[in-house]
Amino acid sequence: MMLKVEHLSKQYGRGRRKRKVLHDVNLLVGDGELVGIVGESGSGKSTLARLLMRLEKVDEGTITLSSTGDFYASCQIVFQNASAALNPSWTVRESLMEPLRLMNGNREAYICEMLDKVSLSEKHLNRLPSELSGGERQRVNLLRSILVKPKLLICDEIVSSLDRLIQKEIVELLLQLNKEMGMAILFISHDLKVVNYLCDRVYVMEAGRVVEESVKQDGEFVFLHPYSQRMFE
Ligand SMILES: Nc1ncnc2c1ncn2[C@@H]1O[C@H](COP(=O)(O)OP(=O)(O)OP(=O)(O)O)[C@@H](O)[C@H]1O
Repeated sequence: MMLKVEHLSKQYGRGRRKRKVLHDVNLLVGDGELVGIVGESGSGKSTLARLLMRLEKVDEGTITLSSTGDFYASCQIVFQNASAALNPSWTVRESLMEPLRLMNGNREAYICEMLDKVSLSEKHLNRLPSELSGGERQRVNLLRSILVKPKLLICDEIVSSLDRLIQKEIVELLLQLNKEMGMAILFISHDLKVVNYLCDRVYVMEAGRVVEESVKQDGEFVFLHPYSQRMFE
């Protein structure tokens, strides 16, 4: 098992401005598993992602990552906003070299080999983020996260702002990485089509709660909860 979330709760604000945005969330991601989290805007998906990456403090409950070694090497997160994630004054080369600073051997050759996996090429290496298209930026951002071959990749709305063709490319890449490296993926999205295609198991969130979990059977998710049924209709 890669990731175990138990009884997770989170609130923002104090006193009368207090708002509970996650209520007793429980979830699991197994080794090499493709798991989706879907929910409408405001259901708490991004808050959950931030807690998983320890960017914010947990109020109640626990998050367990079972892995040996460095936490950040075994788990990577990719956020939607690739422009914000990349340093605007660094070239693509510099952005990609940075996570590899501890690597021995020929980093440049490794990067060139991996560029191909996200349909980018060496000609992109000397560019700044501002000289890339949105899709290219997102792919550089994704590549940065997978260079260290994480055991678990958490994706927060990473394809939602991209056109269908690039979405497809990225989803195919994720499936390939899952197959080749056994990388588990927690894919957070409001795009049910993509989740349906990519994931084997899905959690449905409504207003800070996981209201249903479904396992794909014969290529389809079956839902019992009216909220999920409405969402996946
Ligand atoms: N820092 C914060 N302070 C106060 N409230 C917040 C904060 N961050 C998020 N919220 C609130 O928590 C709730 C959940 O937000 P969150 O961003 O996690 O939802 P989401 O499911 O990711 O939505 P979206 O798909 O629109 O990004 C929302 O009602 C939001 O207004």
